[in-house]
Amino acid sequence: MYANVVLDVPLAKAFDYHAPELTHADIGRRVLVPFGNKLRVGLVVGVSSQPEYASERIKALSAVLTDMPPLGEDLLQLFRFCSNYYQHPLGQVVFTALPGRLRDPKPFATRERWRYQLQSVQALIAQLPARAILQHRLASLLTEPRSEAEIRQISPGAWKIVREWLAAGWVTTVTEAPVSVSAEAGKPLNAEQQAAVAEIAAIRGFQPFLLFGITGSGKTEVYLEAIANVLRQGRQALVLVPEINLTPQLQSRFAGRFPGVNLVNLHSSVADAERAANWLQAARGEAAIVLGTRLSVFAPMPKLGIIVVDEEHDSSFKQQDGLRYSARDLAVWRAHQRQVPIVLGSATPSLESWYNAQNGRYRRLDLHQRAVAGAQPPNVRLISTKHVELQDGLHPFVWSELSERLSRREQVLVFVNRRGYSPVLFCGECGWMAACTQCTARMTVHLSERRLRCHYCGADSAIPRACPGCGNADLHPLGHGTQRLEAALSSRFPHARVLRVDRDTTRQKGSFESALDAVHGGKVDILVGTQMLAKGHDFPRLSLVVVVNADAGLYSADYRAAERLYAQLVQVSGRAGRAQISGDVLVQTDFAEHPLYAALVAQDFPAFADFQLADRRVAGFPPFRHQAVLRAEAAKLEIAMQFLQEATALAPDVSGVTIYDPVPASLTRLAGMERAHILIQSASRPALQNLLTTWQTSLRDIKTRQLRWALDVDPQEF
Ligand SMILES: Nc1ncnc2c1ncn2[C@@H]1O[C@H](COP(=O)(O)OP(=O)(O)OP(=O)(O)O)[C@@H](O)[C@H]1O
Ligand SMILES: [Zn+2]
Repeated sequence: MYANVVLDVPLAKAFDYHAPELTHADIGRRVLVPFGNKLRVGLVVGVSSQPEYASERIKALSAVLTDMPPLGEDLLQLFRFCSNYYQHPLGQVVFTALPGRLRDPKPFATRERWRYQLQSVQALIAQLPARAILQHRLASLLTEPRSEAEIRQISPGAWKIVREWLAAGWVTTVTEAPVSVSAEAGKPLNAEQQAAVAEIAAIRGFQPFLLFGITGSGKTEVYLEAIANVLRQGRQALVLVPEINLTPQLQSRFAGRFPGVNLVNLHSSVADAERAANWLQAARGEAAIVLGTRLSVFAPMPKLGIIVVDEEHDSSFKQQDGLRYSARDLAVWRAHQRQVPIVLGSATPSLESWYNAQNGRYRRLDLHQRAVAGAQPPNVRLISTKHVELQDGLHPFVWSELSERLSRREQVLVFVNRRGYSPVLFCGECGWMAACTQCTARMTVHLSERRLRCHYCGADSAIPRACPGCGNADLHPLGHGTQRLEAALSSRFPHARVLRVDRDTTRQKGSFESALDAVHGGKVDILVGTQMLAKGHDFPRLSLVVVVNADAGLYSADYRAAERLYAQLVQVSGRAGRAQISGDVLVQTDFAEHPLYAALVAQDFPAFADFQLADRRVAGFPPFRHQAVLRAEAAKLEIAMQFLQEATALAPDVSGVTIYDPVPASLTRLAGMERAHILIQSASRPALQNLLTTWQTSLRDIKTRQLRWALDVDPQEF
């Protein structure tokens, strides 16, 4: 027999190894194989009696790893789909999906979570001598599934007896941990929530739902109830959340709703060994709920019953390097494959999902009201900054509102849109600005540490004493970052407790959590922060949100910028007035007449989505067209551009697909590399896929030195 094995190498093909003992039951197993001059971990994707190439050159397989059950056919199908769709070698898909620890040749030792139970109680008891007291005690214990630990508790010799019974076939192993879900633990749902839960529960088979609910409308409670229904049937639930949202708050809500249910986390900050152990629990069907970020879409779940994607519009579901997959889109594919319902939740759905709901592919479930009794949606007002002299970046009216809230002992949040709004060092004499030498980006001023930092590549240098251009010693930061606002707020309100939350203040592990605790504990009056604060948090005493410089997103070259800006503003507005205190949001802007702001003030996402979709239809952008981008980066822009020219010449001619000219990326230099790309667009997904598949093979043949390229299907950024 020959094993067809994929490896973590950038080659599209699989490799044959001689493996006389292997059977079809070994498909999906990890194996050790010689490759080059070392042993590597591979995955068996096929077993056959005929190798693809002449058999004398074929090496023998070194070992079969049996430390985990073979991956199921459904998962292998998912990998194949992912490899074809995202134009990425199958081996690299597999080894992106597996937890890091399982890519290691060392076998993975897990504390077994098997449970043991008697096959037939009567038959055994009939054979046991009456004086075998320990055996009798064990027999009655094992009428229910028991863990090794429970067995060992009985007596030191108990485990040995169970092992003998196991060998004799008296005892069997049971993998499932029993699941119990109490019926009453949840909150009483309001009518809209109940209707949503009922619609989801009525589905047998595949159905995508778009749960469209304003912030604070109780979407999470709907997920929890829908999941409870699935757990009661003994099935598993997969919950995907954006990177930033996997907060202790959310975890404890799940744990609180399902005490005694085995809930495991899968995301990159879980330590390697623990992640692999959690993954195996999912694979064995022991983990009832898998909660994780985008990677968990690949978790093996034999008893999958439902998938939930929270904040489905969030851009962190798309991986931006290596295997550039969208976990949300794969989740929908997987729900279809496994014939289970999927719930995509958001207050500001992606335009793709909104469009799918309009054309009937998804079913929309709406939550219009805030869930907490008496809580009202925030009142959003625009503060025009045109022809107004700002004081430390804030409008005089904003200053007076702030001081009023503080005198009422309410919390306020000053939200700074970081994108395009970091303070840069500027010389008023000659116009010099501190720029990163590695990127086409300005350095950001970090006053308290007296450093300049590039937010793209992390380059870091001291603030110069004088302007390198003209020698002027009077250099000023331009723009208002979080640090400058923090300083201005502290000096205006010396008695207020100001807390800044951004990437700098939360670098240390646990510091973000302790900041959140301080806010909840009422130890903070003024919060100053970036998008880290925008999502998912409940700040009950917060009554005012001030948004500073949101305008950058209005006129961006990126057609998705408006969608992102709107989502972010809704999220941050949603932090105000979640409980009994009513909430106000003040948005400072130079463009008070812009339709995006009109929709925001009216809290009318459907209106926003409709005009955006109309624009996209006219302009021929997604979801009306499908896109892919061929990206190239090299030390010199000419090298990248030249590769793209060559690539264009090799592109097959597929009707209905447009290939645009190579262009430098908007952020051309990043971390010392210069980047350019080609946009490929089509109204037909199959035509686009066809072209990419053929094109990719010829791209691999182009001789490239010191150049990296990648295809990005359904790109989110340009
Ligand atoms: N039926 C209900 N009765 C009372 N309180 C509820 C109910 N449903 C949810 N809540 C409470 O309302 C608040 C908001 O609910 P939840 O966090 O589920 O909303 P959400 O829509 O997920 O919010 P967001 O998207 O803004 O994070 C929470 O404090 C939650 O405990
Ligand atoms: Zn840089």
